[in-house]
Amino acid sequence: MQKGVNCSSRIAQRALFTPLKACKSVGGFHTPVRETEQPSQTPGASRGHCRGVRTGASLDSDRDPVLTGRSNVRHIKGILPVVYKQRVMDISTKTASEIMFATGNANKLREVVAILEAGRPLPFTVKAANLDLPELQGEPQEIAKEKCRLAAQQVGGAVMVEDTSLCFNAYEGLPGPYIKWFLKALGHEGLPRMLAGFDDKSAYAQCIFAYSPGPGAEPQVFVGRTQGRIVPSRGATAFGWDPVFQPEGFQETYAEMDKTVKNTISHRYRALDKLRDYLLNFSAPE
Ligand SMILES: O=c1[nH]c(=O)c2ncn([C@@H]3O[C@H](COP(=O)(O)OP(=O)(O)OP(=O)(O)O)[C@@H](O)[C@H]3O)c2[nH]1
Ligand SMILES: [Mg+2]
Repeated sequence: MQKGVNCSSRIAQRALFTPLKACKSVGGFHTPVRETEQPSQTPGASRGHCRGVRTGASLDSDRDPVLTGRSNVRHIKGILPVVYKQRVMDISTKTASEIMFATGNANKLREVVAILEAGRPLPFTVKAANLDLPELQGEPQEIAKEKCRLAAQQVGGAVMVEDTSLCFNAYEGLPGPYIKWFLKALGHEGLPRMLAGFDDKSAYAQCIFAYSPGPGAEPQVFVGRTQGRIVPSRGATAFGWDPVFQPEGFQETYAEMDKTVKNTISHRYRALDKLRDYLLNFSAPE
């Protein structure tokens, strides 16, 4: 078994119960609030756990001001010849041949668009739904599944979501799915400093896509991993922890390499390619 995947380990529990308590103290599950919107009513939210308190879109440099507007759905180009910056659509426009990609992260969306564009076309239209999905706590696959169930309820149809982890082997897989909060607290300088006392700087980036054909259906998960190591920050700081992750076999960090290269070796590419296979097989004529 891969080292460090199990986030229910004692280390993980010690590190993670603080945010859970913090959430309980504000009334259980915390649904994030966008600057431009009222607090969202996340179906099933009370069943969930919180892995942190996201207080607004302005905290997240991955958030695109366009994506945080009033409407929350738009086409992704590539699957259909529709450009990313094209018109914003209402969620009620979806049809049976559409899949919503639910995320609040504009950088993820850009990569998903690029990866889907570069590969075999899907017999579905994929649209982006800018949902403010809760930051859940638990095993990465369970987080992705529950995120997907919640998204399917909100969208009322076929949906895909993804959840990304950055796992330090010296920490038995942590920060894992909690990397968002570690990055916010420690920044690009602080993440490599976490490993200062360790010889083992190895890490892996993990992306888990979850797909559901609709509310009530059990989501399917697709895991993609890229091995690498944590290095002092190098390259553009536009996307998350890209500057501190150097994939195995490369001299550059994710942030330094060309996007077209990252999108052929990344954790996101590997997971999305599996989902693409699944969708193609699933929908292929007999
Ligand atoms: O350098 C990076 N390269 C990547 O390829 C990448 N993918 C995700 N991330 C960051 O890791 C956390 C995951 O948390 P996460 O999966 O919950 O995402 P999110 O909350 O931003 O969006 P979403 O949950 O609405 O989809 C967030 O801080 C993301 O910005 C990345 N950083
Ligand atoms: Mg998230």
